[in-house]
Amino acid sequence: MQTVEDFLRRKFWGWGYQAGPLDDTLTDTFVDFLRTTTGMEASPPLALPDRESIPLPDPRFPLPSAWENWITSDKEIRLHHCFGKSYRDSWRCAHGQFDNPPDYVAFPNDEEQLSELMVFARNNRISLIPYGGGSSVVGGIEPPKRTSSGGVITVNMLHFNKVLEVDTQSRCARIQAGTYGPDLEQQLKPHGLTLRHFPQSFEFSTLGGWIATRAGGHFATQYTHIDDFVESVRVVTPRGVIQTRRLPGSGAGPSEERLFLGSEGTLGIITEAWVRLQSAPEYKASATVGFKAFEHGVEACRQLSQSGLHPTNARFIGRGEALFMGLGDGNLDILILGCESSTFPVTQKLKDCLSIATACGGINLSEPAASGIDNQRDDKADTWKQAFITVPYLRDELVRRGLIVETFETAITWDKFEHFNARILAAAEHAIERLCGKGFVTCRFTHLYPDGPAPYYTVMAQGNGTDDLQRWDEIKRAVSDVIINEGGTITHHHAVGKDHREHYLRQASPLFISMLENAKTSVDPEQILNPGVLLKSPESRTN
Ligand SMILES: Cc1cc2nc3c(=O)[nH]c(=O)nc-3n(C[C@H](O)[C@H](O)[C@H](O)COP(=O)(O)OP(=O)(O)OC[C@H]3O[C@@H](n4cnc5c(N)ncnc54)[C@H](O)[C@@H]3O)c2cc1C
Repeated sequence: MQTVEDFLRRKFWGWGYQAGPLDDTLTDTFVDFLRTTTGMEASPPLALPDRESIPLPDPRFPLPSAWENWITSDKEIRLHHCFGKSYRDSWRCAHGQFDNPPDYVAFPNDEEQLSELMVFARNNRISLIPYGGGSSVVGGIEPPKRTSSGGVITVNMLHFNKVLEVDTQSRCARIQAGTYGPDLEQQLKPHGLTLRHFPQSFEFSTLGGWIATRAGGHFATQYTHIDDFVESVRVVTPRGVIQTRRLPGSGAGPSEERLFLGSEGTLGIITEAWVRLQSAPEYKASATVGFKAFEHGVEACRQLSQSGLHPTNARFIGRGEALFMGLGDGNLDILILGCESSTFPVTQKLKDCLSIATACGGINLSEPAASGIDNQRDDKADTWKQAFITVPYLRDELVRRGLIVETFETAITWDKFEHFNARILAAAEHAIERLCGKGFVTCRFTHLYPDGPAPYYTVMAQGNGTDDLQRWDEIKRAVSDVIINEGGTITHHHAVGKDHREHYLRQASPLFISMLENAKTSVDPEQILNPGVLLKSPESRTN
């Protein structure tokens, strides 16, 4: 189970452990590949931030001395809690801009300590930032600006790390919110059960973070969002504890736990949840299909999503991204198909999925055996999986070498997709060309619903090491405006945080936002919880 020592083995300036899976050769190869394919030039890497030479401002207020064994102002720990893991975060780390740390970091051991912290924060107007794994990519755990807050304590939920109860009859478990993905699965394994919620950030994110952000796992159809698995939640708020009832379903008014799904630390600190589990899959099979025309792949995805076959994986990757992921030569859009089951062989199901894909113009690129035998994996699915793990490490290295690398994501109904996608790509390409000269944007689908896909875009562009954040902000604004104006959502699974707040407030109806602000005021009257995330801080609401 993750300890504070494990936590400190991670980089304070980027993704993952200090001893990650990347070596410089891999980065150099990728940089060479980028140069030859796109003309983008990397600079020599910036030196890694040196913890000793980074100045940190002193804490602005004293704490009760009895708390010293669970709250700290230790420099290294505060450095780890300055940023999440977006491009903006990675860039500021690479450039040593650690000027806005929390004053303290708390590691509460139980709900009593959490409640004490809330009383202290209410009495002293201190902001509290709930913190799971810190993998937010939307400014969700970044302290408010020092000028706009009296003081900040980041609340790291690391010690809430246990599976407390397993109800094998109903196939559910009561799990503490600070439990990291691998620890959660390890504790469920002896029961033969799994949550099967695998976001790309699985290794470094927690159940509480997933619930607070409505995270999406990597399975492409059916159970995708953590929402589907949450049976009930327990939340400590500044006004007391809310425990929702365990029910398989209920029609009794608006759902209580739904209000906390996606609340992003603004309504309370989730301490535990009952979640629905599944049996581990016994049967697996995967295959890869190539498309000469992007729109044929889109049509295959639409038909698959409405077929009732529910492939576990149906990852459609545009040819540009496929090329960079090592999947082919850039002439085909790639669809990776996978079927899994704990009870039934899936060979026939995969064949049926393949029939749909090939009838839409797809070319089956798998060895014949891969589409015919249970538990046979297609090697392209493995290439994809490996890239999925390595890419976040690579991103930090590319940022240190002066390149702009970031993703954005959304969802839209099938009827609008073609126009929507074209408008997004045009806006991104135009902004990249105007601001950076060289660069590109690629598209893939992360999730398929019967009524529409969740497209995910990756931008890589030439940086100059000086005003890259402003240039990225302009690119991001251009695409976000299109997303909102064309009827999409500002986020399908990355959450709102501070970065998407402006567009979220344009997406949601004003009356709903007013209801949400009132809900916040009733549980958090002094507005101590994560100010500026999701909703505007009270002082700026009239602007
Ligand atoms: C490389 C990478 C890959 C990613 N892949 C995915 C992906 O596949 N799918 C996906 O959905 N997201 C993904 N993300 C985004 C991120 O991992 C998710 O938003 C994740 O759910 C955050 O979990 P966390 O535990 O790290 O939370 P944090 O980053 O610590 O916090 C996120 C938000 O939740 C709040 N919060 C955290 N814990 C609690 C709690 N116990 N109670 C109340 N509020 C809380 C925080 O205040 C903050 O607002 C990815 C991020 C990175 C860097």
